[in-house]
Amino acid sequence: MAYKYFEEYNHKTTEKLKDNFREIIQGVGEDPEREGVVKTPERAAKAMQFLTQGYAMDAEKILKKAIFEESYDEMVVVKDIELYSLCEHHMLPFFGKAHIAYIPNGKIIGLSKLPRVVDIFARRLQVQERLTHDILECLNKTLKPQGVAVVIEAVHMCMMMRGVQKQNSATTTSGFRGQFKKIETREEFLKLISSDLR
Ligand SMILES: Nc1nc2c(ncn2[C@@H]2O[C@H](COP(=O)(O)OP(=O)(O)OP(=O)(O)O)[C@@H](O)[C@H]2O)c(=O)[nH]1
Ligand SMILES: [Zn+2]
Repeated sequence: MAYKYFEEYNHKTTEKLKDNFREIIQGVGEDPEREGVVKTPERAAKAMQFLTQGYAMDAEKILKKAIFEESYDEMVVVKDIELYSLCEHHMLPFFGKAHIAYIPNGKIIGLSKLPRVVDIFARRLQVQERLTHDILECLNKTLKPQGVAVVIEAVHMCMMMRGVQKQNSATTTSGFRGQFKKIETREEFLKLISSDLR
């Protein structure tokens, strides 16, 4: 989602996070009064609110704004939806792509709502498995399709910059409901997301 501006900073939250980030800056051995970092607590407080804005959003409510009756009942696939999240263990980024498919059951969803639902659940402290599950269940519950599938491929900074320091290990998670439990439907979806056709 390309937000030009994010104006939803809560003044009280900003002030509280500012104090905490100032402590962190001091805690790592930096001088919080140094010119280059004097405004950093406020910047970081705002960045953190931006990156966790999903907590204040209701995915079902947003999806329900764009559900339309339609008799199309073939697979709909939106692939390569970029996502950025924060791992709940280290609060370091993990990022990659989500691929979503569903088979309508009398109703279709506005296409932009699929990336929106990804962002709503990604902009929280997450693990990749729960992020996959949250997106899947939200679509299943709200749209009640014949089937829904979510695949997420991501790399985790906590495994790259620190810890095991592995630079080339990507993680794939997936979830399938309804028709996607059938092997041939699932295979069609996996084939579609691995093609280079755009
Ligand atoms: N399953 C899962 N694990 C994750 C995710 N993000 C981070 N982790 C892992 O969470 C685990 C936390 O393990 P701990 O042993 O408590 O933390 P740690 O000592 O910092 O672990 P290391 O990263 O191995 O140094 C690590 O194995 C991380 O790789 C995620 O999205 N899903
Ligand atoms: Zn982590």
